[in-house]
Amino acid sequence: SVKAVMICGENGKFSAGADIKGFSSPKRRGIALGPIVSLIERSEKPVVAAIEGVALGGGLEVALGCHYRIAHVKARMGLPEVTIGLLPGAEGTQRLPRLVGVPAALDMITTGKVLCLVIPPAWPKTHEFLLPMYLPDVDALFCNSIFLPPGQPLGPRRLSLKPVPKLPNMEAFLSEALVKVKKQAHGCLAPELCFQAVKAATEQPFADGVRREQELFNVLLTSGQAQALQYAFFAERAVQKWTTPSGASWKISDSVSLLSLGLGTMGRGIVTSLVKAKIPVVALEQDLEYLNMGRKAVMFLLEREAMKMEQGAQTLDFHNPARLQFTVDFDVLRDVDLVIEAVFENMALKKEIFHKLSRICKPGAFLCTNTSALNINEIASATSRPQQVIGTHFFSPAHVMKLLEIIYGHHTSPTTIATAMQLAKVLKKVGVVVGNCFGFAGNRMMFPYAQQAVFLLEEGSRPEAVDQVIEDFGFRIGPFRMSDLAGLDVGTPARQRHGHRYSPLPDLLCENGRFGQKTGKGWYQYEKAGGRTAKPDPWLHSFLSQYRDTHRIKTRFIDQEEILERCLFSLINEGFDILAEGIASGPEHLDVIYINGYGWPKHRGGPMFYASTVGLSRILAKLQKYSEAHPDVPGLQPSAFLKKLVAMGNPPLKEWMSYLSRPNNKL
Ligand SMILES: CC(C)(COP(=O)(O)OP(=O)(O)OC[C@H]1O[C@@H](n2cnc3c(N)ncnc32)[C@H](O)[C@@H]1OP(=O)(O)O)[C@@H](O)C(=O)NCCC(=O)NCCSC(=O)/C=C/CCCCCCCCCCCCC(=O)O
Repeated sequence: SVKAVMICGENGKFSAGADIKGFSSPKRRGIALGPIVSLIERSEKPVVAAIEGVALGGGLEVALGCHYRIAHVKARMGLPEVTIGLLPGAEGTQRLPRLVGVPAALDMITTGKVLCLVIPPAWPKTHEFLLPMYLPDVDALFCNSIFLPPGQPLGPRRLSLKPVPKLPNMEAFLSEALVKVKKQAHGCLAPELCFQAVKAATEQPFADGVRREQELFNVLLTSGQAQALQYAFFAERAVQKWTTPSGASWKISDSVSLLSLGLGTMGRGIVTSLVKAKIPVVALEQDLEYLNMGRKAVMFLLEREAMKMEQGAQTLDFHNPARLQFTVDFDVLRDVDLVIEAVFENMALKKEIFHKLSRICKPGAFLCTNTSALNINEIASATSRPQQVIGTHFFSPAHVMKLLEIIYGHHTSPTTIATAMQLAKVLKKVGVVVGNCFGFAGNRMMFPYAQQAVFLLEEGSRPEAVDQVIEDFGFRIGPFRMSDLAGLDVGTPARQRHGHRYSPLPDLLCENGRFGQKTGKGWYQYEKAGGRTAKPDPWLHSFLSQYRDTHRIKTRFIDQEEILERCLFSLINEGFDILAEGIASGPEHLDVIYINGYGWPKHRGGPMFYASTVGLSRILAKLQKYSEAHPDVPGLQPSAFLKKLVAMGNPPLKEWMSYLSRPNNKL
């Protein structure tokens, strides 16, 4: 008596796909969703997927096995398996190209993008893939009347029986697409294997394509990269759940007003991200000239952001003074609930400003300082309310980068920390709470990495060799290309001394007018000042050999393994010290910081996860070897915490913090 079957989800969601935790559980291995999808498709009764909320991964693959799909206007659909190191392994790589064509399917499957519906006004009522409607209206009657005229055969509705739509230039299209996929993958396997699976759909019958999909899926499942990406998925969510022991909270609502002080590069990005998050913001500068320059730059950024959005400027509403105001009048400070100061990295200037803020702002106002290394306690000491002072380290460009490092000082109150976390959330950033020390967590780990890179040049390597190794590992940009991009005159840590070996190379380059891209010369040469294409520079090579001669350093060949290990293991080593000092609450926090703020390749799971995959004993042995060979080089002496973990038999990452005898955060 059943006429048709409708599959829907509960609580406004169709399905987020397979339980990601299941992929690493031995119990789940061998259970396949594909045969279930096939079974649905073979059904003699029409099956309709009614999609509301999300239909992702295995969830969307179930919908692809149905004979009809209808969707709520606000539905979001995608095959995000690639982002967790897999491919759509329930026959999705074979059905989707048959439904939407190869270009659209390749784009969805290799990027994992999640699509919202953009519904043209004249959308036909019964579209092949999507139909705007409200789910309460979906009932058997609806299914019968719209989709199922009596006697209509189901054969043409079964995607597996359809041919993949042909392209006149399929071969050329696929080779171009492969080049693009490889370029964007930075060493991550999943996008290329997703590509191979879709390609199989264009070359083989459905059943053979499914077999190929399974082979490729199994390669990914056991690749290690899938594990790293799935670890990163859960780490990101866990870190954002960090709460203060007192459970303090604060809400940022429409009635809350924020003020951003300083309209330099960081201030402009911060204002832009506040406007994007629809938070009313006042932008304050100390004089009209800087204000006007800043206003122009912010408006330019906002116009560009608006163009990327569906309803553009209307949605951002940034011409509305209730949303965004520019002023030089410090009196506006009296009414705001939260201030983000983003002036130059200069302690005296910051203290002067915080003294002023503390005098003018209302008693309840929170005072955030955007700094990448300065001491939060010292800044707070200039105020009469150190409990309301907190560090908010934005990453440049602030309206693009996802990380917000949140630094609490000695006196910062739990409510202030909760407020900064809430700020990260409304800005759609990943907020990570860390303790106060020079460089906090992220930059402090970056210092030894950058130092090693320069020492390697002194000893015989070249910028292009070091960058190549780091980029092959998966970073988007190596340390020297990064230094040229940021500018060599922007404080590099390699110039610290503290009684250890110090390399003057960055200073010497600056003395030669080589500040990086902006002067057309740095560690590389560029086509012109401001140019972007880095070319190895014979001048630099001969400068390096003269430098070695002057300092009687014997040039030696440095292999790729040593480059990688000295740069990365010294960074990881610092991470262990940071954990031991209670600056970060756990290894996941450092991993999330590195993935979201420093371009660490996600498929390597973050530096601490990577350390756990390499093996702590190996990292310790290598650090010992390098520190013995270079006793004067800082950053290579193994951390006591690393040694302890190795002595305790290499426990898994999630147990590391239990080996610390004192509480792991200072709250
Ligand atoms: C968009 C989201 C879904 C939601 O985003 P948001 O609202 O911002 O909330 P979050 O904080 O992100 O998430 C809330 C909590 O939910 C957890 N979560 C979310 N998705 C998953 C998931 N897929 N698996 C496990 N947990 C998930 C998240 O961790 C949060 O938890 P907590 O509060 O922190 O504790 C967004 O979350 C999102 O994008 N999620 C990821 C979606 C995704 O990647 N989907 C693809 C998954 S892979 C897949 O589907 C592959 C399928 C092909 C192979 C299938 C083979 C599997 C075998 C199936 C067997 C079937 C037979 C059954 C037999 C049996 O059961 O025994």
